[in-house]
Amino acid sequence: MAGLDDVFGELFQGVDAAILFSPSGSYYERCASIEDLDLIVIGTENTVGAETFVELPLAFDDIRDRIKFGLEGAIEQDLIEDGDELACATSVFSDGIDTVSRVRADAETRTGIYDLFVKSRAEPEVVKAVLELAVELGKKGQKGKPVGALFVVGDAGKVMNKSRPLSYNPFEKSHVHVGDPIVNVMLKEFSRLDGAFIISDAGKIVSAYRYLEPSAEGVDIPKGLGARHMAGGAITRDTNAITIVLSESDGLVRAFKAGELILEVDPEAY
Ligand SMILES: Nc1ncnc2c1ncn2[C@@H]1O[C@H](COP(=O)(O)OP(=O)(O)OP(=O)(O)O)[C@@H](O)[C@H]1O
Ligand SMILES: [Mn+2]
Repeated sequence: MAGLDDVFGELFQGVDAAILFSPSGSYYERCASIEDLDLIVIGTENTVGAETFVELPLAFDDIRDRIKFGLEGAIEQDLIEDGDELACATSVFSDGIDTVSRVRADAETRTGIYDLFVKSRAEPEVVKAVLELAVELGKKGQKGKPVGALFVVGDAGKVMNKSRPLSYNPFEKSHVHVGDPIVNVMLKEFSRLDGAFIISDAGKIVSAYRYLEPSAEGVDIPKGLGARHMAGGAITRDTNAITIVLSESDGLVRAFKAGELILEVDPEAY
């Protein structure tokens, strides 16, 4: 007579690798002791000291995003390849791992999120800090009201050349960096103001209040998005910057690189 093991067991029969999303230490140890198993850990931090690890920029509440972006990172790092069958173990309803999904790696549905972090001019930590800031700002708004914001990250010299000041730059003579708690408070305060924030590769706030003037010719951003997103998308084609845009009207955070929309997340999900 067949048991549930036989039926659910098919989920991980003949897989090329097992992928654990943010496992606990003991869970990881148990899997690591299985012979001949290719094991990959994916998460925002390698808390279990896994040998093979892929870093996620965000925890991704949506399980499909989590797996999709995680597998994309694993493909980029040559840990898995197109067509590999994978048992992805993750938590959905609890803190511990409670779900296994069988997924086939698909190199074609590449979103470019790995390029955003790893292959940008700006340091990955800087991109991550700005993304977190935008998500936080989107969640809380400014004194309870929704706010929009546009952060241009990296290649600041060129970005400055393709923009002009809307008002005096409050960061003119300062040497402050993103990720600094006090700076995050300042950036949130200034997000009420018009224009864009310009941030250097290393995370220095170069300017606030910048009006971007990229050439928008041929830039293809989703219909319905306005001037902030158009300028935010276009400047990434004219320069090697990436942009992170918080929409005041739909509340989503989007990232652009090389003129393309790469990432769209709902801050409420984090
Ligand atoms: N070229 C630009 N450079 C910098 N900031 C801009 C630019 N164009 C618009 N903005 C900023 O974006 C704000 C919102 O503009 P708009 O509503 O057209 O954009 P949007 O893409 O619809 O964004 P949202 O979804 O937040 O409404 C403006 O008030 C301005 O502060
Ligand atoms: Mn608008």
